[in-house]
Amino acid sequence: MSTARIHPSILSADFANLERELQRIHTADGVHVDVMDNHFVPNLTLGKPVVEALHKVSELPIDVHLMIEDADRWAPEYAQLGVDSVTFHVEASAAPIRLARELRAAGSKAAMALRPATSVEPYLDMLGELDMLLLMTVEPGFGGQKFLDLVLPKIRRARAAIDGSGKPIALQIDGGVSRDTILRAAEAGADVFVAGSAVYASPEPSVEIDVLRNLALGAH
Ligand SMILES: O=C(CO)[C@H](O)[C@H](O)COP(=O)(O)O
Repeated sequence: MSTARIHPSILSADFANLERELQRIHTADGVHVDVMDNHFVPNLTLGKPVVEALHKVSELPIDVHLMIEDADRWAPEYAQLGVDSVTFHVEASAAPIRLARELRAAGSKAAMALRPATSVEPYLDMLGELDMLLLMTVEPGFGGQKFLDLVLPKIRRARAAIDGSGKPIALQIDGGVSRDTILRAAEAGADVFVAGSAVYASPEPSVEIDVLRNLALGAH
């Protein structure tokens, strides 16, 4: 893998000190912001006001991951905040192609996420509408879960399809990324890695990010 980008998830950060927590990950390639609505997933985090505040103080690109129902209604509003990318779940969208086009028209990159049990094959024909595909490697909702190796074949199939498309579509994974798991995910073809607990549990998150990136770059 020639590139490996690390996007720490602030789900594992200290929510009382988010600006300071951004400074602790200054070596990252982006910051992953998990928006949860307590309906699509059984957890509630933050919404537009906090994303807007983070965008104002962050020197890193903001990667918003919406784990919310009715993505068609809400995702464009996040794109209008000026963030780098907005990821919606295909399971929460009635019209993913139209939504991806709306996100790009609003000025953000368009990204689509799949739960671990959602097959990627029905969506391969719409890859060209996306700047990034996110394959969840845990059931969405909580940090600190175990990496699901059963997603590795899906990562390989998505990598083959992306390479075949000839388009610069990023392949992100999220969940259970650590020193123990990142290499096999990179070998399967992922090139953007969301890591929450592995980064923020470290006494030196900025160093841990470099360690994870170097491990991923070791993939052939
Ligand atoms: O989307 C998420 C959970 O739904 C988080 O981004 C993800 O779980 C990161 O946490 P960890 O690295 O601790 O698994």
